[in-house]
Amino acid sequence: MPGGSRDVGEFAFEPLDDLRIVSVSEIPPPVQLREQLPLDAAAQNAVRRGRSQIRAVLGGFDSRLLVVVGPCSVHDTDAAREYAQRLAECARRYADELLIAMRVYFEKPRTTVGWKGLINDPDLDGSCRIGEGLATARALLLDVARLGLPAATEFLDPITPEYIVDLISWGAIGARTVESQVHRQVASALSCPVGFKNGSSGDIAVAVEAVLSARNAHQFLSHTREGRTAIVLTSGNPDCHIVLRGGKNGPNHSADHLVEAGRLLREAGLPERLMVDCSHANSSKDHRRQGEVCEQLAVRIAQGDMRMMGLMIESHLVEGRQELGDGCHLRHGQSITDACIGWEQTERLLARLHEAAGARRCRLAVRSKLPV
Ligand SMILES: O=C[C@H](O)[C@H](O)COP(=O)(O)O
Ligand SMILES: C=C(OP(=O)(O)O)C(=O)O
Repeated sequence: MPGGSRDVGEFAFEPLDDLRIVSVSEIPPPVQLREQLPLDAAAQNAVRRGRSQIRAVLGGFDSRLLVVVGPCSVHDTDAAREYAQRLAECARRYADELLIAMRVYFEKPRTTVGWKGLINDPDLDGSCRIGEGLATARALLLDVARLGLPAATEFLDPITPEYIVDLISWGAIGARTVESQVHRQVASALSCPVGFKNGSSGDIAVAVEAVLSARNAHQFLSHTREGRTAIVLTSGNPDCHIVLRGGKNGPNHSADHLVEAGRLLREAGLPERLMVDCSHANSSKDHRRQGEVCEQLAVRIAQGDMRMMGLMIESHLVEGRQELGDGCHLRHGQSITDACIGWEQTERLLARLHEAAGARRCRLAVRSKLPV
């Protein structure tokens, strides 16, 4: 045969689908998990309060600074609960100037391959018991909400939100998926505010385009809460913004970058309000640099920069990162994905941001002759 292709007779009995599917295992639909782990009144109030306060910060009606802070990923729920308790105390202490939300990240987008997060592989051993992972994630989110702490997470798999979104106050669409229509559609359906990271190349325009897309109504294929395939019609999500996280050409947290991002937002008819991620390419993936980035941003916030409505910091109980290995000998409270700053430095940075946000509020009050 020309081109070396096989004669039809040779593969007449070859199946036409499932050629690469090894197994398919059903898991309970979202409605079942929601019934097993329902929100009590305290958790409901925390999520409602978290979302409405974040919306107010985003809209500029609340002059506080939103700080999304916490582990790169959750792999040990005991350590995450301990972190949440400590952070809830800081959230109360600094509530006059900071609105603190905890990074409770269960889904990790990988550059190539690697552990994909607690929902995908809760036993950290490649067994990928995703049903267990969803239940473990929901149980942790309930405890975080009961502490009165707003939870922030990245939405990666389009099926995951129905299992947990009622417990999320702020969602992220990451640098690797910001250009994906599927993710923009999901964001248009989410009931919480959503931050779109700039692309991993550093392209800010794609994040602005994502905000424009997610603000619109969409119709797309998804699943019902009962697990059936359906067409979903959304009304669009007005509570979206961009997040500057740096890119292949380096950081993008400088004053010039913020001016450029502001220009792109203005030209798109969007409010000039954005979040800056102190980690990822803005710290050149070196957790020790997050402190310097945060300090530079704090200075500009204290000088009255109103573009920055929020900051993101990757932090855990223990500084640095560790290899997952066989998952049996892990140090308590240390990241197994990106390196994080430790708890003591986190407290120092929160105190510094509290001071900076307070200085900004005073400047604004003086400018508009309001009582300080
Ligand atoms: O935030 C976490 C990581 O930066 C992201 O998941 C990519 O990780 P990787 O480049 O190690 O795969
Ligand atoms: C993966 C993350 O970020 P980014 O999409 O910016 O790489 C993250 O915040 O965990």
